[in-house]
Amino acid sequence: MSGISSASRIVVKIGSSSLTRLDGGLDLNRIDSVARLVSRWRGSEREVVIVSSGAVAAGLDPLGFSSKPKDLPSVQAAAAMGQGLLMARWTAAFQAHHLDVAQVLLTTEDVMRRDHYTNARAALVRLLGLGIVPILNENDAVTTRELRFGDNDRVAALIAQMIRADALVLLTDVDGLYTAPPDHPGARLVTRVSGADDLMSVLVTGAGSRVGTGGMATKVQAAMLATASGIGVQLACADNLEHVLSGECVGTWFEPSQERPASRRLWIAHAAPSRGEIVVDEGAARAIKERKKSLLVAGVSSVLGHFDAGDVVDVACPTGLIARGVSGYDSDTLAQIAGLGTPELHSAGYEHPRPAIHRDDLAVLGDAFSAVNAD
Ligand SMILES: Nc1ncnc2c1ncn2[C@@H]1O[C@H](COP(=O)(O)OP(=O)(O)O)[C@@H](O)[C@H]1O
Ligand SMILES: N[C@@H](CCC(=O)OP(=O)(O)O)C(=O)O
Repeated sequence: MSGISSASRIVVKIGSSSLTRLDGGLDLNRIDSVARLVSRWRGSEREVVIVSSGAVAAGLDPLGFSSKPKDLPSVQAAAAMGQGLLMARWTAAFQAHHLDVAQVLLTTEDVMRRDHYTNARAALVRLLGLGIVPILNENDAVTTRELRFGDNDRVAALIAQMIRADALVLLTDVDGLYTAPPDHPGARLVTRVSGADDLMSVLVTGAGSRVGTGGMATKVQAAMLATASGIGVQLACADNLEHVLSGECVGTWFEPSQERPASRRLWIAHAAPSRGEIVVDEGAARAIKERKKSLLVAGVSSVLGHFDAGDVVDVACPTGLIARGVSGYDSDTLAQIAGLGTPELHSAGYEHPRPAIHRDDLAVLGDAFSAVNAD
């Protein structure tokens, strides 16, 4: 059995490739069948958030585009057109099972800024409490090239973290993760991923289907992001949703880590944008990693970039990135006092010197983080 059978709150993400027909239009039967199966699984006790791609794909035909346009304004126009059609169908499909849905369109700001993050979480949790099925997508019609998620796999993982879901289901057009793109001779299905090591010999490509966005690469990154937060991920073909929701191990199961870090640490590690870098010496790196201590100013070797006190920054040692945290000082000040011990800080006029990063504001990054953030 997979972790889905014991879950009470799940996020189900369904990709464009599974929501559109070969001729380009929305696959209405697919939406109906997902709504039917999800409603049945949900019953009266469980909670589901759906992350639905497909807005751009749904808008192509009505706008007379024969394929996904390359320029952003046309993509935005297709998304604006398609999102309404998509929601109309999800609404009707769930209504057939006496469930109401609500549309939530996100921008990166809603996840990157802490106040927006807690605000979005409050809205989602309230919707779930009201017995509604939130249907999420990126707000593609208004996002800029620089400030867009670009892929809903990552959105789904961040949302699963945000609402502390028990499991994440990623539905796509192939059976799961293969050792190489499925059209490669000899590619085999990987049924279980227990950690980053299991991905060493797996070849994924970013190129997806005709309408899909990130290919398998974004799904694997999203799965690693979720599992690092203690959320198990079932990656499966949308055709197999019934089996997935029955708890059968179809597709690829990404095992969750045993830890479930606090929500604030998850936000620091995965959602917040990094504004700069604090380079620390090896003693400080050990104190942070092994003894879970605060980063003291004495352990700071140098400072890169320009940031304010309260910004999230990377923490690196000579061997690489080790943590992320909220800086207690702005970059100019920290660069001036870097390396000073407490007595020297007192002499420099800091009566009660703060740590460079307090341990409550530090997220130590594991191997999964590197897999998640690899390009
Ligand atoms: N190692 C791999 N295993 C499985 N699929 C892969 C792999 N590498 C690349 N792919 C491709 O990723 C595609 C799924 O990604 P995508 O088209 O973006 O789907 P979606 O629209 O569901 O998000 C598959 O159709 C497959 O061709
Ligand atoms: N937000 C976009 C989909 C982005 C995306 O991640 O697509 P996909 O790879 O099909 O899940 C849309 O609704 O068209």
